[in-house]
Amino acid sequence: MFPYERLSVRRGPESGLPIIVAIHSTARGPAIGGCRLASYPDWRDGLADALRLSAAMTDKCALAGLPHGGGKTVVVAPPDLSPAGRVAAMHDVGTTIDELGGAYATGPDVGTGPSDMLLIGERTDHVFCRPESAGGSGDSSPATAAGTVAALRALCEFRFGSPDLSRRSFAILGLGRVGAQIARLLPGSHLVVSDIDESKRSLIPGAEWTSPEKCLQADVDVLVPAALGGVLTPAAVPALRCTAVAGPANNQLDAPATAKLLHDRGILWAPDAVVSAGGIIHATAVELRHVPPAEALTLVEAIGDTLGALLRAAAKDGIPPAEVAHRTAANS
Ligand SMILES: NC(=O)c1ccc[n+]([C@@H]2O[C@H](COP(=O)([O-])OP(=O)(O)OC[C@H]3O[C@@H](n4cnc5c(N)ncnc54)[C@H](O)[C@@H]3O)[C@@H](O)[C@H]2O)c1
Repeated sequence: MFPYERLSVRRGPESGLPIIVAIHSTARGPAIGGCRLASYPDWRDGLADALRLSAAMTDKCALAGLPHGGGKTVVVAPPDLSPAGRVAAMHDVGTTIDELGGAYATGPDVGTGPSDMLLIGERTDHVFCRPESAGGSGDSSPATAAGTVAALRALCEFRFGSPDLSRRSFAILGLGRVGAQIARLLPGSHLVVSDIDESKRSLIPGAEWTSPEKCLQADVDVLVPAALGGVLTPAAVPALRCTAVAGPANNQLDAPATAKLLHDRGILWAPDAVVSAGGIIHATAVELRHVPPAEALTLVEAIGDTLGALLRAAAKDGIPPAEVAHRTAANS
């Protein structure tokens, strides 16, 4: 069976770029999921990304208890996209989403931010995280970082017997909008950090800078993937030296079976669908249900309770947390 409800792949009429919108499910409610603007070797790689990421969004919404399904937008862009090309691409995204009649709304993802949402909003109302000055809830990354830190507390309490993060060491792979904020929310912890962008080297004073490869293999309590997905592979798992993995990057596993490899090595992996939900929990609460931002932050911090319950259920059954997450998402 074709597992997606709807797939739109078109050459953007204004930008000429491939504009891909995948709706995985609207069974729980309208689909939501960010807009990724990235370069790919081939547009089909962007399509594969949109399909995988939209399915992951369905799990993410279900695990967070949100009345939404999963969707995703991918714009396949050249690395040297001009400012005018970007405006045209965002307008194409807005037009494409508007034609879906409310079945899907987008927000920021890798390569896009609130100013892009403003451009999308010139063509459709189905967009989250426009700047606060334009009536949106603004950048989603602070809430995603706060949710990740709540998850790290729950994970450390479960694994090390204390939620006190200042007693732990972390390797943060990716110092983008989310990764840098996570690092700043971990004062006192021993931090190893990395990014492919060398200009991030001095971003976190006091942290130990290393290469992405060494960061992945750092001898720390917790590895925090905060760059792109697919970092946990059958080749990477044997070289890991961390005790646990929990981070905001979407789709960290190259394939579902890699969760079992981590489990067999005794490395506790917190499913990214739970850890990374802070941004959508916050944006949907503030923009759709008009929850005051401070209250929305309490909802984001409940990610810790969700993850703690999931880790305990997995331990009780002796199975990887990913299996419990998948089962829970499928049954909700
Ligand atoms: N922004 C959000 O609210 C949000 C919400 C949920 C999930 N996520 C996920 O979290 C991750 C980070 O998101 P972001 O908004 O911070 O993106 P971002 O684009 O701001 O940051 C990504 C960072 O990763 C770095 N990077 C890319 N490839 C790398 C590699 N191979 N090794 C090391 N560093 C690398 C980039 O240079 C950049 O600094 C993504 O996977 C995203 O899908 C983000």
